[in-house]
Amino acid sequence: MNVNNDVEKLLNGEGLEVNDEFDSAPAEVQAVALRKTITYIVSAVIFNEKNEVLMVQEAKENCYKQWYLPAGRMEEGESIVEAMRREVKEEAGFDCKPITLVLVQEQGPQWIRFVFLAEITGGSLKTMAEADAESLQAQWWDQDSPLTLRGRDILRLIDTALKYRKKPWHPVAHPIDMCCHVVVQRLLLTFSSSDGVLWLLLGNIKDLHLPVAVSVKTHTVTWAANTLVQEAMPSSYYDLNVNTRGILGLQHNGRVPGKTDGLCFNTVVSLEHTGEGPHTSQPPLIESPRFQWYKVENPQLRDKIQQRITTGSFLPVHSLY
Ligand SMILES: C[C@@](O)(CCOP(=O)(O)OP(=O)(O)O)CC(=O)O
Ligand SMILES: [Mg+2]
Repeated sequence: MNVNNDVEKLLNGEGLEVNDEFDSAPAEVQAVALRKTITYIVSAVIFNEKNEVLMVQEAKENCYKQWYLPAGRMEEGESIVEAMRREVKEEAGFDCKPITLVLVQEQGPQWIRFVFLAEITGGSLKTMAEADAESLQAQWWDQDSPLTLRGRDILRLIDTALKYRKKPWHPVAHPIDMCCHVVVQRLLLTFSSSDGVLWLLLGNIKDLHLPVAVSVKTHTVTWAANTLVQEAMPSSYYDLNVNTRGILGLQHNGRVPGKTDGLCFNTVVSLEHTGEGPHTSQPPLIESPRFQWYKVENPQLRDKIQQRITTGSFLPVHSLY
């Protein structure tokens, strides 16, 4: 394994195969099964030329006639983009294509929402005459006129998409079609010492690799990085900030229900000492034979990683509680 090549791939939004060996996972890691042990939600923010956002009126009994973004639960065998396009077509009448993912949200390790900024490629606005179980109708909303919303949670999604549309702050991100059977993070876990040296945490099972943190029942995705750091450097853990900066890429296939329903977030996490003093010039002591620090000697690669962290140029991942 060539560390620099793998890091370059992640920085370019490419994927890496997920090893069978996990750096931090219970002995028996179960494959996730869509709609049984994991729920994926897709949602699309679509604007028209007047900056109005596409909304759908719900037909479900528990939110009847309330308005929401086109959204819904992924179905078995779908890719993330196929699910998003299906929900927009069913609920709003339009064909669309993704421009980019703009936000990933998680609520515990068993609910993850993928939010796209998308654009129309065909079809027509669903009218009341076409009302069915998927939705009553769709309309363009100027975000000022009163609308009874199914949930105010979508305001943050619309705001994020609007901000990205005005000033993109991360590269366009599309799901990478690669198989995974569990929900994991491939970590680009960095430590910048006070003398400007950049270190990466590597797993060293079989061969050197960027570590994989598995999200298990009790931990959210973002918490998985904490559990890995706790395992690698327990004595320093409480003197460190484990800062999940965001996603470089998201790997999912979904074609084989029960076997490829998992996903891998390629995530940048930075470690910072909470205190000060001479110890901050060195990375925290590794206390597990499964990990080691890797010094980034290549100045271009070091600067590329540090620049992404400084500018926050990542697809955001938010944990909802
Ligand atoms: C975040 C959601 O509101 C997403 C929308 O889910 P729907 O209830 O619309 O699902 P479908 O029937 O598949 O369209 C649900 C939730 O998990 O809170
Ligand atoms: Mg829906």
